[in-house]
Amino acid sequence: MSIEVTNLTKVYGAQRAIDGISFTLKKGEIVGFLGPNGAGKSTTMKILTGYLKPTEGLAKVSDFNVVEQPMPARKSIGYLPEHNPLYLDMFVTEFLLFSGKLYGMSGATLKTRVEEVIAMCGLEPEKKKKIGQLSKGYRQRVGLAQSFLHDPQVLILDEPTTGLDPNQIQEIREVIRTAGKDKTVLFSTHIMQEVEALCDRVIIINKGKVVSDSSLDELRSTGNSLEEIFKNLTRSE
Ligand SMILES: Nc1ncnc2c1ncn2[C@@H]1O[C@H](COP(=O)(O)OP(=O)(O)OP(=O)(O)O)[C@@H](O)[C@H]1O
Repeated sequence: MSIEVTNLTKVYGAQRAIDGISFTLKKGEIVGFLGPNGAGKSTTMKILTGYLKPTEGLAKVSDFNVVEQPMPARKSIGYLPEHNPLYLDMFVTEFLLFSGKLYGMSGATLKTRVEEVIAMCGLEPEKKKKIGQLSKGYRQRVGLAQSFLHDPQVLILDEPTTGLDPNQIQEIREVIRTAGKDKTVLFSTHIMQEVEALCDRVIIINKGKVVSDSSLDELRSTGNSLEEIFKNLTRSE
């Protein structure tokens, strides 16, 4: 399994941000992770990427336990956090070269890879600018390029298209589709069309619990739209 989550729980003070969730992603699957604000999507992703420790339960990425084997687990992950921190004073190419070095890459291999991810993410026209001068969509492309740098097997993308205009959304989706071809991708979003455009499967969480885990085909066969299904499963009484 590329991602394996078993009875995962995270408690902040008195609040159970996630409450015994379980799911798996097979190699090569693209899965949408849906849930209303505060459902626990980012918390789950932060545990998978090693930024948070779970209170209980098990999380594995590429068969590595993220708590006990954090380094090999992290090496196999490309992560785009929700509020992606970027160095605004750095030039695009400079930033990617710097990030590659943090992954232990160097020399000609690093330079070639940086050019590859720049091309993959459509950053060629902007690569000589400072990140602070870029539009939101291009900044997001820099974040994606950074997450692809070490050619990870698993991509974990937290709301990659939030705050972008419709054209940029379309373009970022294309980047994810192309980059995700031979990878396992878990991404969170609030945009249902995104799920329909990109995913094989959808996991919906609400108040820290998995309330649905089905293929898009299974959901379509209910005769309801994804919006209706989402609303019914996450309505707060
Ligand atoms: N550091 C923290 N301390 C206390 N509570 C937190 C912390 N981080 C998250 N929470 C709470 O945990 C719950 C889950 O938050 P999380 O950010 O995982 O949700 P989300 O599904 O990603 O939401 P959104 O769609 O708004 O990004 C929320 O109620 C949130 O307030």
